[in-house]
Amino acid sequence: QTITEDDIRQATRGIDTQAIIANAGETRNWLNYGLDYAETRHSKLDSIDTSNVSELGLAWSHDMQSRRGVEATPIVVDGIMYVTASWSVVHALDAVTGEELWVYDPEVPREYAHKGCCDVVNRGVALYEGAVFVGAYDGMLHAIDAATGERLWVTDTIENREMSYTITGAPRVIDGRVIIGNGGAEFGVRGYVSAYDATSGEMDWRWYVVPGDPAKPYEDASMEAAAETWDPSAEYWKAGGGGTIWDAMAYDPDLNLLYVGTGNGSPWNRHLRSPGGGDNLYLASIVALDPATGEYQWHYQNTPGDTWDYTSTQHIILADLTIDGAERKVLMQAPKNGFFYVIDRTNGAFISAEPFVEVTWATGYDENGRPIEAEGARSKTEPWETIPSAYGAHNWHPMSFNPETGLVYIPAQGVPLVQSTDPAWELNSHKPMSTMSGVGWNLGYLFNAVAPEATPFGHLLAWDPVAQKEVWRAEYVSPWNGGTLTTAGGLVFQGTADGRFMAYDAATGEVLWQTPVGSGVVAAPATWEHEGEQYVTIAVGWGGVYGMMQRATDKVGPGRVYTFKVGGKSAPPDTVSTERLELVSGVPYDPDHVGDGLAIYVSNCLFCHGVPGVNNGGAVPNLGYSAPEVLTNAKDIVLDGAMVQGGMPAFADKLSEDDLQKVIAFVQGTADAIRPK
Ligand SMILES: O=C(O)c1cc(C(=O)O)c2c(n1)C(=O)C(=O)c1cc(C(=O)O)[nH]c1-2
Ligand SMILES: [Ca+2]
Repeated sequence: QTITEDDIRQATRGIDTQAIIANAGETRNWLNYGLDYAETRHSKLDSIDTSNVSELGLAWSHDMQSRRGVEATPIVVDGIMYVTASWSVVHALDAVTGEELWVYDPEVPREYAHKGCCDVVNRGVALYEGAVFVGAYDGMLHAIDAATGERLWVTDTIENREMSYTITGAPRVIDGRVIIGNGGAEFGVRGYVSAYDATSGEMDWRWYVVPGDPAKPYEDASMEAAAETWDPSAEYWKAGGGGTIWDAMAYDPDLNLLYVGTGNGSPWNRHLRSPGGGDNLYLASIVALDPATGEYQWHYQNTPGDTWDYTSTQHIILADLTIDGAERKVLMQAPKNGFFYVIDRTNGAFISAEPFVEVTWATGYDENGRPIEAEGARSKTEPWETIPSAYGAHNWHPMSFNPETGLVYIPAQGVPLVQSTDPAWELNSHKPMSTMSGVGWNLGYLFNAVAPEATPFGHLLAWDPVAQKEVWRAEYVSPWNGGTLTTAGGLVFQGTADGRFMAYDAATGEVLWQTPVGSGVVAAPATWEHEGEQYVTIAVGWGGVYGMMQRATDKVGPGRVYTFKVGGKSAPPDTVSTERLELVSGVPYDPDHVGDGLAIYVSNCLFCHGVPGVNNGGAVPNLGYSAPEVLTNAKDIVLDGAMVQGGMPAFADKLSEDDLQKVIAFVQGTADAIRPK
């Protein structure tokens, strides 16, 4: 039986703030990115539980025709599902059968790919009063009729198109306002979060994260206060200062506070951004705003004066915990920097912070909530292996909190990296030989100067936020595993980098069920109920910043949505191709060009394609495994843009044919050097 437009109108028209709050009581639907406004990702559904989860089977799967990373959590209401693929394409599906109801493509120009740091991803939509909202990768915010898939309005969230702003995060809607931030702090932007009227698309308010040019009036008192914490001598406003709000938000309706997580500075390196030091407010912070006006209420800065890309944009969960005998309204976060934070969400007061992975940049936090930094963590002259690295001890992959076990389920990881100050850094220099210049990155750091000592890891961590300690863990073969979901059935669900979908006993970590899903998973699952039956859905599609260049399985399938139920088919169809890893050989090159080629490669290619023949390729091919023809015909692709549709920009304005020959020499030379004799 097909769902009609009238059915959809019926189901979606009444979804407003009160309905989202009411749904939190029973969680039959999945109405908000993190399920409820508290972003717990804890479902109260319990018909799938520890006793029958082993009987889960496939209800349906749906191919989204997507080849890059899929990071979306689906929104589900009364058996209707809205999910996004790469390039911010929205799919409306019959949630019970997987049948496609409509597709909405915001038509992001494919050459926009290199304006973002971390793959052409999107984390999902918001649903409100019959409309679906998607923030597209090119910074356009679209409102779509939930019933027909037709555009209602579109608005540009980007105030300065000279800078590389994007959107990757899911909007939230509170009392008729669609709230969305932006990405782009690797390139140099000024971060902000904006609210738009859900009906008209008009902007209601905008709050900036960092101060602008001090020669101009401050937008509000929070900017005036923040400016005191920056050294203006390096003219930080020219690179924008950073602090993008590219993912986490949460909302407490009782306190009427919107919580946002803010990102790293532009450039990353504080020696270059604010040479005299300073906390550089409100980078790497949790900030509480009035959701009606955008007015600043308070902040807690996890990483004062961030220099390591220790964003605090990671998932924020609101919960009520008993701490030292007292009931506390807290918010919890496990940001990139490796500490797990419990903060009083009424006023931002620090409660506790303890490391949930090995950490070397700080030895702990003092009672005022300031980190005690380790000696050398900000070295200006020496290469420094920061642990965690810029990939984060936990990145955007959502965690979840189960009030019954009292545990937070964190996709924890380590991706080793050594960084050192770039002595030649100039703002957006766009010179072929300067670091990150070809793609306009503004980090102020060099990488790979020294091999890291740490080893990569990924595990699912069950963390007690009151005792601030690990309770159990599940080890994985690789970093970059999916987000988590926990349920009243005593379960934790998670997809893995090596292409499995897992169910664990939430109390003990025992594996109760698993199934292959044909591709590495980075997104988080959702669960929902329709006509008395509970379903679990996961969107797969390998990618994101780590997944662009490295993969943990040879199975790299298309972006696909899988839905499971008790008594479904035994296993998903394994329709996935297996790629071979064969080093490129036989392409002629001048060995004297390898050194120059390395510099050009690092500036222009490395952050998507990885190290040839060392990384193994992910959502973006590793050039070390190219077919020889790809290198010999590289001019079409690299300079003339033959593969723009896949997200490979044309570099004709940045690289000459001579530069390209050097890059080819580096790729073939590296493959020859590492080939086993
Ligand atoms: O500073 C920023 O503006 C910004 C934006 C984004 C993004 O929008 O995806 C990421 C990051 N930073 C980042 O540091 C990061 O590790 C990251 C990973 C991912 C991803 O989707 O896999 N995005 C981002
Ligand atoms: Ca960043």
